[in-house]
Amino acid sequence: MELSVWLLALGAATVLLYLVSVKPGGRLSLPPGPPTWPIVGSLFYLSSLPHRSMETLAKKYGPIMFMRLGYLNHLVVSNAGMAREILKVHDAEFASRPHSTAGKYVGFDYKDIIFSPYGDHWRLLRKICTTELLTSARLSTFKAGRHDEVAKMVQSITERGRDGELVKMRPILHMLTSNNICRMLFGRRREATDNLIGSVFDQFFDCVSEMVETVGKFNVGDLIPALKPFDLQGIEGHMKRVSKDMETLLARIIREHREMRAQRNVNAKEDEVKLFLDVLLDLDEELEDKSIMAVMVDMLGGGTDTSATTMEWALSELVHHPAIMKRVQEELDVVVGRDRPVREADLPNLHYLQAVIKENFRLHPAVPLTIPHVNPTAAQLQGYDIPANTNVLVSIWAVGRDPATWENPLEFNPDRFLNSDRGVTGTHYEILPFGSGRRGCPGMNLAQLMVQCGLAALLHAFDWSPAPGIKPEDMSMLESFGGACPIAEPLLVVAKPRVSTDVYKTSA
Ligand code: HEM
Repeated sequence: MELSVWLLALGAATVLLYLVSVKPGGRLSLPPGPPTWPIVGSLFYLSSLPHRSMETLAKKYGPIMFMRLGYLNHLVVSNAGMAREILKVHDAEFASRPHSTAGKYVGFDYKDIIFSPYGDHWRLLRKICTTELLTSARLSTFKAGRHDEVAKMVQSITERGRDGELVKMRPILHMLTSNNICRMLFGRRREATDNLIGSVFDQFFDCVSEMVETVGKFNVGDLIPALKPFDLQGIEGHMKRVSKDMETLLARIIREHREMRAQRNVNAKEDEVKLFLDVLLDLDEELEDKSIMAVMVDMLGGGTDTSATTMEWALSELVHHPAIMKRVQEELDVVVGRDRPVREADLPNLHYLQAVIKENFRLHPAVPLTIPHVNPTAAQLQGYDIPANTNVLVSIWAVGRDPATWENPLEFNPDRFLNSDRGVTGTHYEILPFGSGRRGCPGMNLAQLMVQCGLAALLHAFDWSPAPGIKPEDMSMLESFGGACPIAEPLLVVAKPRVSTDVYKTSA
């Protein structure tokens, strides 16, 4: 049932209790926030785009806002100063994660990184990520694979866009990011058919996408425990089913990989690129299979939709602003020329492209509200009491659009980054697409490589225009919520080649 329908029904039942509306904190000095109703709290104030509703509420109640959603206390922070308080000054106090249906099923009972509470297990996984899996050195061993994937993407667009056919970009971009991550995890492409597990990957990715979609939603069963058994939105049932399917598939992938390793050991080569799965299996004394599975799901779920959505938004903005697109292409012509493909080594020289990507992250963060943080013990913030176990959301969305920081915040204007040292890696709290601090995104370097190189090649290889009959300025730039906050109307475009087809040739 639609969230709004059952909320209305519940509202009718609770209206009688309005007169006894409770003040959530008793004598505590809580930050300001919208009125709280019995049972539902302030859920009525959230639309189908909760990040926008919260931004509007923050304009009224301020950058540190307290709201009860169902029975759970929530703190929403909406400007750079408050984001810094949570993610830097009080980072350790707010570094845990709340219990949630997603943590139970998507995180394989909190065995993953994303949903794991702050503690030894999370520390171990995070260390594996930052010192083994996602280091610059490890990422550079997969560079040739990333170049190959970009070339394959260009070829696929050339084929699909022949004779001016419209190209739907979302599945293509999703294929790029998932192929990249699959190559690093398992050493094979998502699209590969000539391998042991073949078609299993497609089922697997259907599961990943479904999971990402449900994780982004507010699950009423988590907010109002009395309603949990009814699973009114069907989220819990769905997650349970998908998680079971994924476990079966991942168990098979791990088993087959172990068998391959056993054979490979006979004539192992020292210089072989070490896959993420090999790194994880080498640690199997420290990590049980469930944790290995959970980490793989985090990488696929956390890294594919987010990066693909970011590229779809950036390309949409450039089709919407043809003069900006032309400027990026002029830069590419100077730095790369038209006789060879874009390489990752070119990226540091593509200053205007970098500015475009930062501006895109500012306006269209793939994760508009951080994954909820939680404080296991009561805390004090700016003179306010924050009760223990409050879900804390940093509104990455509102921070990036704060008029106190950004001039004309709704305007897409990459120039604002040209002579500025503001970056997106979490040290400048005015723009936080990857969060910051202990729980900041460990995949940020990989995401930047995929997004920057992918977008550079798209603009180098093609001229882009909207579907015939649609003017660039008439394109809808609204988003939808859930998962990675994509553009609501998937990008459908004309791609006209601007380099010879030989330039992005691949080995296979
Ligand atoms: C454009 C792409 C991406 C964006 C915008 C993004 C954004 C984020 C954000 C905002 C968070 C939450 C920060 C918080 O809760 O405070 C996060 C967490 C995380 N991301 Fe990413 N991410 C991206 C790509 C990736 C990639 C490529 C990977 C791995 C391959 C990845 C893995 C993770 C993991 C494991 C966490 C959980 C960290 C923890 O809880 O300790 N992400 N990401």
